[in-house]
Order: sequence, then structure tokens, then C-alpha cells
Amino acid sequence: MPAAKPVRLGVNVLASGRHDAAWKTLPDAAGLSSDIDAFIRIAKVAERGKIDALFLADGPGGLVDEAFHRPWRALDPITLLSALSQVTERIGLVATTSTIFGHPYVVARQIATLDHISKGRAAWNIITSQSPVALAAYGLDQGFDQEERYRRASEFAEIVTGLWDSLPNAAIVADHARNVFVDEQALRPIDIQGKHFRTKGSLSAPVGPQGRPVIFQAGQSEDSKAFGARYADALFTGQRVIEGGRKFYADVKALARSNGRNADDLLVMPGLFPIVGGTEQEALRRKADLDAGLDLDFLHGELARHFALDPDDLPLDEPLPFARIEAAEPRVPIASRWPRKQILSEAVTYGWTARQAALSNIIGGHRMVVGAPEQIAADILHWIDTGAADGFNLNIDVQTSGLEDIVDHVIPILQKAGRFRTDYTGQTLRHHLGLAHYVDPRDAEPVRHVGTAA
Ligand SMILES: Cc1cc2nc3c(=O)[nH]c(=O)nc-3n(C[C@H](O)[C@H](O)[C@H](O)COP(=O)(O)O)c2cc1C
Repeated sequence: MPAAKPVRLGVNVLASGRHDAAWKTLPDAAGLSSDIDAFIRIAKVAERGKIDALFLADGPGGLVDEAFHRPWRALDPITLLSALSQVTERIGLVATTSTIFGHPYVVARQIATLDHISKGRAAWNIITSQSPVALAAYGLDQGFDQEERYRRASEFAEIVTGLWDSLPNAAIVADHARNVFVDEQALRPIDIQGKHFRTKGSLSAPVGPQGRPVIFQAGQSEDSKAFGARYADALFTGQRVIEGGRKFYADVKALARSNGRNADDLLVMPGLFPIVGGTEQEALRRKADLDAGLDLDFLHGELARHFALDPDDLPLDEPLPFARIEAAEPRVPIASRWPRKQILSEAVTYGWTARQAALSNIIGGHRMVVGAPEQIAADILHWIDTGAADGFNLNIDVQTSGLEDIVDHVIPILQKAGRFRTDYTGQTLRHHLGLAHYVDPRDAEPVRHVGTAA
């Protein structure tokens, strides 16, 4: 029988936590969005829990909508992770940047730099989003349609990955006698003249400790799956219902295989929003206490916005009008597509009212599970053992108390079951995630067949 799969866990780092009213329970919430000490505290607790990675999602430009209602993560992810790399030793560091804005050279250089300064713990999380506020921030009048968005993303990824391979360490000869430091002949410059981006030459940073930084990708559409199965090592996705999770998992693993990849080299990590208590009752009480601080009018409005309807179309205590919601689908903005699909999948499964839907983490979008540590651990293992996930990106309800509950009460159960590390066994994020050190195929050992001449 094959060994049970290890659980992969990331922490989606949000200033006050995922619960939209978490900030009301915290002192000094006004300063949280840009408080380096608060992020250091989160990083240290996560590393104490031997968690695979800190995951920094991001709004690519402009003040995010979230900021009008709760603390947001105001600090640039790459700069923040660079600082966190110096106060942690092992935990992975995942930085989100978009393929819509800026030039891929900059991203290749920044992530390569993070990989060097963290000694092999960096990952790039690719997003393709183009919110109106970000478009405005970058002076763009309009975004790209779906096909063009992914064509642009592919060019972006080709350039970033090509640049990451372009200055092999073997090229740094430091040869005193010949007065040569970098051997130009050993470089692997790229020359990509695309529709969206053009570049020529080599990166200014050498190949890093992982061979290549890890690549995550966040998305959900069919185009996103095809893109991720080609370029990513791990997919961050939103899945609220296990059947949908299994379908996504099977689809992307099949796509990876059809690209000639080993399906185990593409990890699937949906978001998960656990609310933990000593007992199920305590967890439900924690959730009820937090929910009491929510702004229901705002959430009702956001639910309507996800469905491209008016709040009056969604009376709070009536079942959701599914036919009307379906009819409005063509008007749904891109940013609402994935949360809409996920909220609907759960609402249809459980026959929710608008109130139940509005209170189901519609801003964060991810599946909520409320219970005792044993229940949370069992849920995680059930998804992994029935082909719906390789691990989860945890959205912590309140930082850092919720993370401490996971680290001190849920992770020990997974460890006891032999499904989660009791200590880090390697230095790099690739190692933590069970991914091989990356070797440029041009340097790979040729396959020798038994019985043939060398
Ligand atoms: C789980 C998940 C996480 C995402 N995280 C971000 C993010 O941090 N910042 C962002 O601007 N967009 C984010 N996105 C949006 C995606 O990059 C993409 O724009 C969106 O999914 C629409 O594209 P698609 O319909 O092709 O999936 C996320 C999407 C998903 C599914």
C-alpha cells in the first residue's frame, strides 16, 4: 500500500485575520496594516508550527476595496517577505505578483533575489487579475479579455523562467589567471520578442539555491487550469464543496500528465478558513462572537455585487433566487467569478438563504470549517485522502490566536497521525513541498540505457 500522503500547509497572511470582524477584537487595529512587528509575530508562530510557507496574496495596485472595511495588508509582499526572511530560518515565502502590470524582468529579478537572501525559500505566486482600481493605478483604461489575459501571462512566465535559467552558477568562473569573472560563453541569454513583452539577455542574479524558485498560481477558470498545469508547481484555488474540489484536482493532474509532467509535481492547495475551539461548542461560540461584529448590510451588498444583482433582489431570509442569479451571470465582474461560483456551489448544496450566504466568508471566498481540533484535522485528511487536495492554504480567523490554535492543537494531531513533519528536514521550500531541486534540462544527466555504449 502506498504511504499516506504528507499534508502541505501554507498560511495566507492577512493583517488581522480572515474573519472580517477580527480587527474589532484586537487592540491598535488602526496600525496593523503596516505593522512589521505584527507580521513578524505571525511568521514566528507559523514557523514554530513547521508550516510549509507564508503566503502573501496581493492587490496588484491601488488601495484595495477591503481597506475601507477592515485592516488590509498594506506592505508590498516582496519587500515584506525579504524582511521576514531575516527573522525566520526555514519557512517558505510566497510572494504574489501579477502578469498584467509591470515587466517580467523585474519580477524575475525580485523573486530570484528573495530566493538568494532567504537561502532557497522563495516562491512566485502568479495572478492574472486586473481590478479596475489596479488598472487605474497603472494608468490603463481597460484590461485584457480572457484569451489575451492568459496569452500575456504565458509570455510573462516564459520570460521569468527563461531568465531564472540564464546565469548558471558554472558561468561564474572567477578565474584569476584569465582575468575573467563571469564567462560570457557559459551564459544562457534569452531572446523573446512577444506580442506583450520583449526582452533580450541574461538576468543579473545567478541561479538560486532551489535551482528555480517555486511557482504557485491562483485562479480557477479552464484557462487558468491549463496555464497552471503548464507553469506552476502548486495551485492555490478556492473550493468549497468536496466534489468540486475532486473535479478540479483530477482535471489539473490530468492536464499536468498531458504536458508530460509527473502529476505529483503539481500540488493542489485550496484555501481553508478554520475556526477552532477546544470543543465544537466552543468553536461555534467563537464564530458567533466574531460574527456579532460583522457589518451585515455591507456583506449583503457584496453578495449582491458577486451575483451582479441588487440587494433588494436577495431578501435576507429567503432562499437564494438561483434562476435569477444564473440569468445575471454574464454581467459578473472577473474578480467576482471565482467567489461567486464557490458561494453558489455551497449554497445550492445546503439550500442557503441570502443571510447564510452573506455570512459565509464571501470576501475571502474560501470554505469555512468550524470545530474542535480533531474535526479540523479530520476534515483536512478527508480532503487529501479522497483526492480533493494535497494540502491547504490556511486563512486564519484572528491573528495570532487562531494560528496558535492551529499550531498547538490541530498540527499535533496531524503529526501524531504521521501526516505532518515534526521538524523541517530541509532548507528549501522545494524540499518542504516534496518537489525536486530544479535542474535545467540542458544540465541534466543524459539517460543511459543498460547495454548501450556510453
Ligand atoms: C484562490 C484564488 C486566489 C487569488 N488571489 C488573488 C490575489 O491575491 N490577488 C489578486 O489580485 N487576484 C487573485 N486572484 C484572482 C486570479 O488571479 C484571477 O484573476 C481570477 O481567478 C480570475 O481569473 P480566472 O477566471 O481565469 O480564474 C485569486 C484567485 C483565486 C481563485
